[in-house]
Amino acid sequence: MCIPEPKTIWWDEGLWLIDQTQLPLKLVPLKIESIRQLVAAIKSLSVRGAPALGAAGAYSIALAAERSHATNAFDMIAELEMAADMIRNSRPTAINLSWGVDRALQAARGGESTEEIREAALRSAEGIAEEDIRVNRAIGKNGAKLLEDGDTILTHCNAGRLACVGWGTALGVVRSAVEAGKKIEVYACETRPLHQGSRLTAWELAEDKIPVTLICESMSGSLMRRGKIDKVIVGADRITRDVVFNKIGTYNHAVLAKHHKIPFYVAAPLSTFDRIYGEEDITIEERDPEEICTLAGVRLAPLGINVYNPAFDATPLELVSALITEKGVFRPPLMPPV
Ligand SMILES: CSC[C@@H](O)[C@@H](O)C(=O)COP(=O)(O)O
Repeated sequence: MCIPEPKTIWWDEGLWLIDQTQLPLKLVPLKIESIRQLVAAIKSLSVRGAPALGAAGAYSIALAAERSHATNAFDMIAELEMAADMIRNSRPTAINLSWGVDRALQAARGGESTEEIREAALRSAEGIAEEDIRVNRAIGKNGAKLLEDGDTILTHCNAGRLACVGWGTALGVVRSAVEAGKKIEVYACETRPLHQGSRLTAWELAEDKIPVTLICESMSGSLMRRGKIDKVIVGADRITRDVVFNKIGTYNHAVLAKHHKIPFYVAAPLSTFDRIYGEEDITIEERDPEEICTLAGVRLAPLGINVYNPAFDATPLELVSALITEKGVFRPPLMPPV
């Protein structure tokens, strides 16, 4: 089975992305004209998922350079640094966002004229985008060896091609296993409150004709108890020395998987590893209460109710059976080399 590879974010005389807020009803490209618009697109999750945010971060520097009216390299770099700060601060948890920004900014700093800076920033961003697909293919290949023909996988949120430039991390593993001829089925958790599972994962897998069944996340324990799940595979927003940060609800699945002796795998590129900080140093993004209080414009909760709406949770590494990376599979406490 050969699966096509459309991109989530790309440059074509300007920056484009698939507007993920429109899925699954509409697959529409969105042209990004300014850093302010890109910040809004990141905050509203038009572009989301750690590796896609990495590419968005890098392209933000190319965009800022393209839009700059600076007449000398010094002023242009100062403008790029301001854009970089705005982008880095737009979502705090996924490490790839600042990783992409910093890589492109570093490349831009090597330019001696405004033209060289523009070229270097765009070259760096295009390189990161291409590298993302190569890396995800390698993650897929490494992870596919852990899946057996006939396996049923549980996944949470969307760690598919929409969360990356292409192919996907957790869903990349599924895709690679299917490409290798294995029959794999997936349970996709809807992923409250923003439904990346039902809107994106279910859509992606259905597009690829990979059998997918949508569930609410509260159903995973019951399915595990009944022997319906062989493995759990999720992506990650940041992996520190002690925990995996991923979409809120991931920790629940990890605890349940441990209890039911089901392997719990995390698939992520090396760019998602944070070699400096630990759990206590990382800010978990808290989002607008309205995301929980309303659904498609319908009010689901009393006005003024207290709400707790973190976007991510932390899963201790002792609950993780293996980290699947482009450099191989690592069983914690073993970590991939820098
Ligand atoms: C390969 S994507 C890994 C993670 O970024 C993904 O699982 C996730 O939690 C995304 O959250 P989101 O809030 O949609 O950006």
